[in-house]
Amino acid sequence: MKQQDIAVIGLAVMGRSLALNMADHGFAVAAYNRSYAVSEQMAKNHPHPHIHIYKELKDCVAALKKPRKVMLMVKAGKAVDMVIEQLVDLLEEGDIILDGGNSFFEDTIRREQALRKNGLHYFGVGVSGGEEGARFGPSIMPGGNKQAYDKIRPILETIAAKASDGKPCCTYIGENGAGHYVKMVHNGIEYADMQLISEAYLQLKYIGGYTNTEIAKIFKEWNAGELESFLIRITADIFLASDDRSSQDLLDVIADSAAQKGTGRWTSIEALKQGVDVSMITASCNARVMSNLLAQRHQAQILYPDRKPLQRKNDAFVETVRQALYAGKILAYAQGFALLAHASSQYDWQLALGEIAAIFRAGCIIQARFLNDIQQAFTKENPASHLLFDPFFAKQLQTHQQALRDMVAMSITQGLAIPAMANAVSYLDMFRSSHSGANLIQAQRDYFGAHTFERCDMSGSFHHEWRRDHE
Ligand SMILES: NC(=O)C1=CN([C@@H]2O[C@H](COP(=O)(O)OP(=O)(O)OC[C@H]3O[C@@H](n4cnc5c(N)ncnc54)[C@H](OP(=O)(O)O)[C@@H]3O)[C@@H](O)[C@H]2O)C=CC1
Ligand SMILES: O=C(CO)[C@H](O)[C@H](O)COP(=O)(O)O
Repeated sequence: MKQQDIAVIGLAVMGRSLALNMADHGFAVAAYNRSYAVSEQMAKNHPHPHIHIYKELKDCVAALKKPRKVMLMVKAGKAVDMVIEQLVDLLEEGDIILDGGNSFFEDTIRREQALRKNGLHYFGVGVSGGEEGARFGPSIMPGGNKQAYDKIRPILETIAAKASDGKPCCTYIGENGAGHYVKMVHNGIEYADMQLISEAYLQLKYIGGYTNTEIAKIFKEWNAGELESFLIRITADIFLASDDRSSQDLLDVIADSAAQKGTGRWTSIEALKQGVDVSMITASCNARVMSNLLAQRHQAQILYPDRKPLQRKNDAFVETVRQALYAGKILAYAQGFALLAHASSQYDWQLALGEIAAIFRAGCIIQARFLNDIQQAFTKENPASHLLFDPFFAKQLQTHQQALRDMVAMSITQGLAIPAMANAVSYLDMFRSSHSGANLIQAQRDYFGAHTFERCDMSGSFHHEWRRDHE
């Protein structure tokens, strides 16, 4: 039998879709899933002449061309270690394992180091785009050994989404955990973007008094302008879906409580460790946590009732929400890219921020028209140190920030929960303000703990006997 180009291990929604994507592009794919029933289901529902399914992992690996390429699409965490353990005995020096799941980047660093000792190359490959992206072209973020990358590059670039300029949404990110790090931050931005959109929905519904059908039309119009993105497009569709089990709009019968698998939380924890402010991402994680307290929220609503919707139904109001959302979105992506910039030097990855923005332009969940502008901002000869210093984005925020402030003020007065937008304003004000109040914090620390303080007018550390003045 013809030798296979690559193996895909794990045939749930992502693995199955990626295998079919590879096969559609002419690659011979060896496919394996721990539970054989899942493989059989795939063979029945998605037969493909370029996909060969194996019942045993050893037979799947033995069918591969050398150097063997094995892509894992299994549940992140322990499952990845368990599959690697089985693979190690089946592979030989120079073979390559790619982990396409949402693995934690520190696990990827550990696995890469361990497998290097066996002469195996290990790539942490961020894959974004959900089922549709994996099937027809995801955004791909590979991290691992640079020399070995050339061996997997043809497959990854071929199956990746293509941006409007025809470039594949796949680029070598950096050594060891760099690819999974970038995917983690991508997901952090995804959390903030989704939270901002749901806050704009609340504003249109509970301040504007718009119906789902009207909001769908508004989102469709927004998607024709500077807000154009995958998330705005699918959200417009969501407002129009009707429930199969009742006569209601589907959105209105979906529980007001959202789960999370952990990548947003990892981004937030990592940013705290790095000393980078990603408050909008953290706020979005917390929003999901609070959303889960349904019983408590219902109880609290009796004590602190909702206010009556304001019925501010007019075009000017909708435009204010649109501008607020756009300003919030700029700030969320700016926070994510600031974390990447910091991590780049911290982990010695030399992350090319412009290239990363370029591969986010299509295929992934956070794809958006303005990623073209982010790409340009970071690929200039002298790029700004932070997105908010780039002249294009500075101008955008100068013109849109008032709308963000107005919507935050209006929502707070109305009692609407808008944590992402509120943190967006605070971030902007901390970023731009010459008065952060930290002089007082220095004084307090020195007062209670003799932590010393720095002065504006001379260098060095100083201490004051604060109690002396009050004895
Ligand atoms: N779903 C999505 O939209 C996206 C998912 N991802 C990531 O891609 C990866 C795959 O995701 P998805 O397709 O949703 O599937 P899941 O994350 O639900 O994982 C299911 C797969 O993992 C396998 N698996 C679980 N435990 C083991 C084990 N101990 N040994 C061997 N195989 C095991 C399952 O095999 P079995 O059938 O035998 O249980 C199945 O093939 C995950 O890391 C996910 O986070 C990335 C981007 C988007
Ligand atoms: O990686 C993804 C998209 O890029 C996944 O859809 C991600 O798992 C979604 O995260 P969560 O379940 O925490 O909302």
